[in-house]
Amino acid sequence: MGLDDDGIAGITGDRLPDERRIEGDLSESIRPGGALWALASAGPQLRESAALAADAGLGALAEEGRPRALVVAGVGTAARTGDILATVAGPRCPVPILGHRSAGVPGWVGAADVVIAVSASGRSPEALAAAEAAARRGARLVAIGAPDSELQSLAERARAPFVAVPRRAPARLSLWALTVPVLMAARELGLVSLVEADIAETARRLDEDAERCRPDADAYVNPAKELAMNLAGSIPVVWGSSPLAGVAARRFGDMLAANSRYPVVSGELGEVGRGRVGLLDGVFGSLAEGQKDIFADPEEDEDLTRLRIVLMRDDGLDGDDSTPKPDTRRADAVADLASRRGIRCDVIPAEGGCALERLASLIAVPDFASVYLALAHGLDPMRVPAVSEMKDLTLGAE
Ligand SMILES: O=P(O)(O)OC[C@H]1O[C@@H](O)[C@@H](O)[C@@H](O)[C@@H]1O
Repeated sequence: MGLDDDGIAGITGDRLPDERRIEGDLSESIRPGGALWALASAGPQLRESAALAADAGLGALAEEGRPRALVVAGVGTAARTGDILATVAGPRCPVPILGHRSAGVPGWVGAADVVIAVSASGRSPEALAAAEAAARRGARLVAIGAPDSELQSLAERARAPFVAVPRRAPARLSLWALTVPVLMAARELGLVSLVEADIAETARRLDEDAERCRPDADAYVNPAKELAMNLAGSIPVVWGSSPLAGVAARRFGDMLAANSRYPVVSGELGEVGRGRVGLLDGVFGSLAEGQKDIFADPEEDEDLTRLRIVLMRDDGLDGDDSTPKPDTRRADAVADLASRRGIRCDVIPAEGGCALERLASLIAVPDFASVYLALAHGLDPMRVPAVSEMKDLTLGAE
């Protein structure tokens, strides 16, 4: 498809996935600025951002002590950083951490609270309005985003710390660069314990996963290519077995939608058991798998769209008595339910010695898989015409 009368420009791609497309020449994606290049820079992003945040004067935040509440304001990937902070801080966090995804800040925010406004471009109306509202109400403000942006000017006018995160790729490919300053601001406020070794270990794991997922590693040794081809042609259902794994599951949902353009169901198993698990008995679940009609056309059977489960499994940290161990019974039950119905299931286990590293271990390979799945369909993961058109059509709506 190319340009048509409705102005749908630049939509390329093939309905059928072809593994050869991810075994061949991927130079477009690995050149600087390309999607695979950006994902491979996750570890360096994390280290660079930690250094930038350390120099941004975040210490001033601590002067007025612990806040009443912390609001992380932004949209899209910027908002996911708030979910990451909440899960890394864990259930024992002494103050509420709230993600705010619409313009401004909640009505109750005042001088006792802290607002972190995040925007990769430094110009999302939601983050700008939040920073403005926070300053007006006398809340402590931190802003994180592109250098020389409107967000930076706003932060400077409000005399608030600003962490300038270089913009080298779209927001969704800059998750780690945006997340670390949010975590470090919360650390200054005493809301999260994150030692330097945690940051170093997480960066090292991201480096190692990038190495395993590198473009010239074939599918049989590359877990991201394998996951991409397992999901190809299916409706992915991504479920996380704990709050932490639930954040990773929703992140995979973001990436599969934006990069691979797949519809996806994602969330935490805690709520799944209350109804969503019913999907397994539906048109794309057991009804597709159970079509064993001997008169059926085998080709038609091949064509049926099926669910494919990705179970992100977090068994908790050995030796950590400060947080309750995640209940793994639901993960076992879902795997069992799927196998009884013939629905295939990929399990990704969380690994690592701290919450941040465990989260990274659930995000890195799926991030790469979303790009490989796009490439297998001949889609350009960097250009999402529908998102650009949506922005054009709603310009000035806020
Ligand atoms: O982080 P900023 O630049 O505010 O963008 C926020 C979000 O905007 C949306 O339109 C998309 O482009 C998302 O991928 C992005 O995360």
